Amino acid sequence: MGRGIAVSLSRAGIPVIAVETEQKRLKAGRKAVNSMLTRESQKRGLAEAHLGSISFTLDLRKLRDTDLVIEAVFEDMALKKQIFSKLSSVCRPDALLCTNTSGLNIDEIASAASRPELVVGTHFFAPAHVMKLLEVVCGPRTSPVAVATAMQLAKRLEKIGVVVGNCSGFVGNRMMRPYTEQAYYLLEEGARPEEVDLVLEEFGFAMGIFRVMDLSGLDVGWRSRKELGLTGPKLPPGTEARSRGGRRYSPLPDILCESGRLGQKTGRGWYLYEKERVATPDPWLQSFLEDYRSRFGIQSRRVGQDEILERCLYSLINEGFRILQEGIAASPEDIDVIYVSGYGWPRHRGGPMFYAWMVGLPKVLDKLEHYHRTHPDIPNLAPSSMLRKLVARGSPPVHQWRALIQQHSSQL
Ligand SMILES: CCCCCCCC(=O)CC(=O)SCCNC(=O)CCNC(=O)[C@H](O)C(C)(C)COP(=O)(O)OP(=O)(O)OC[C@H]1O[C@@H](n2cnc3c(N)ncnc32)[C@H](O)[C@@H]1OP(=O)(O)O
Ligand SMILES: NC(=O)C1=CN([C@@H]2O[C@H](COP(=O)(O)OP(=O)(O)OC[C@H]3O[C@@H](n4cnc5c(N)ncnc54)[C@H](O)[C@@H]3O)[C@@H](O)[C@H]2O)C=CC1
Repeated sequence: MGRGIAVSLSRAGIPVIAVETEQKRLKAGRKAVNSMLTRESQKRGLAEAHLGSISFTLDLRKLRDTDLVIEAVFEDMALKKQIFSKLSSVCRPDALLCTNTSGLNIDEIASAASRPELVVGTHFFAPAHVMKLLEVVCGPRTSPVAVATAMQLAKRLEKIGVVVGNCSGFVGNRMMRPYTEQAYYLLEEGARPEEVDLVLEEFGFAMGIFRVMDLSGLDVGWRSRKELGLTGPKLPPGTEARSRGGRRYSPLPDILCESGRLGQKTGRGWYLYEKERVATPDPWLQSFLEDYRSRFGIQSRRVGQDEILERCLYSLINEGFRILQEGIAASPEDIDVIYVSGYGWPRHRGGPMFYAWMVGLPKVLDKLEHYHRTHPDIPNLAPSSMLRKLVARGSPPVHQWRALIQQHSSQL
């Protein structure tokens, strides 16, 4: 992500100092950034003079005069805290310290800084130089000046800034979690990644969810599941493979990561990438899924297209209602903008919350009730109370939902 962020900044004429830990990574990063910038200037006809200069270094102290830092290291809380503590001693006292975490607690990261009021989440979306969204994540101690500066940065980068509250995954990725989980369960039950993706792409998504995961890198989610103790060394010995705290869990993405399949970056993930970005179905995965199902005694079945679409989308939408209920997003329109500009949601369908209203909230509620009855061990399929409330009030149009939601706030 650091590479795409550096390109976005440079394109806006902002000079950048890119910091890495190892010479080898620094060299690879420099090469990738330079080739992105060359393409960029050819495509947009930008003269090099209009690009902000980018220098590359292994020395964090070079950041001492910068106005703003965007941290994009591995998704690991201890590492992020260590970086924010170092940045506090290196950077000017008025420098804004931003984190590109995809879901960690902004306030905990800020606690490691000497100026928590100047710590703000600037969550970019892959590919970072292409996707238009910037989630600006506001912790309980983030100052209005920090939020306003991050929103101004979004504008300068020609991105769409949306201010969101602080909770695990914020808005976009929090909604993506139940969606990806449904996608894994569909594979367990008999579907193939390309079948799920085809249904989502026919709905209008720029990419199906398995292609998106391969693009982002499966290791990001894996690191965050390890942080949460769902897999890895923190998992208590003897934990059942397909259950966590009485809830259904799919270890499929963990198994892929353990075997080095991290997506596009390693040439294999849910798909095979023989040509850099061309996803082809992988026969290995097909036989792996068959072995997995027989190991756990799962009777494979043909999963219909309607079921694929409803389970993926309605679980995502249901989480959107919870987010509104808790005041993590300021409005349903904010959620819709996040999905259209950050996740390739089909523009003509208006965004997930508007789509739910178009489908009919009573239908969404009925379907969620049905799927929750069929899968009682998946608690996030239980319809949210906000959805129930809206249906009880006759499903008012989206612009009237604001009256029923909590004021925008941080929940951590
Ligand atoms: C459970 C939680 C786990 C969380 C994990 C962490 C994730 C996060 O925190 C948040 C995220 O980032 S989630 C991912 C969000 N991104 C998406 O959903 C992408 C959806 N795809 C798209 O919008 C278009 O297909 C896309 C824009 C990619 C391509 O569109 P087109 O095909 O119309 O455009 P092109 O003209 O061919 O390309 C435009 C630029 O995009 C580059 N590109 C295309 N495919 C790519 C790919 N597969 N991988 C990387 N870059 C890609 C393409 O090179 C071009 O860039 P430039 O050549 O530099 O202009
Ligand atoms: N991959 C994605 O789609 C997205 C990732 N993010 C977030 O961005 C961050 C980075 O993720 P990716 O770019 O996917 O990971 P990555 O593994 O591709 O890159 C992380 C980079 O951080 C560098 N690094 C590690 N420790 C460092 C240190 N102490 N100082 C300087 N550099 C250091 C590594 O050498 C590596 O190049 C994570 O917090 C992730 O959650 C956010 C949005 C989307």
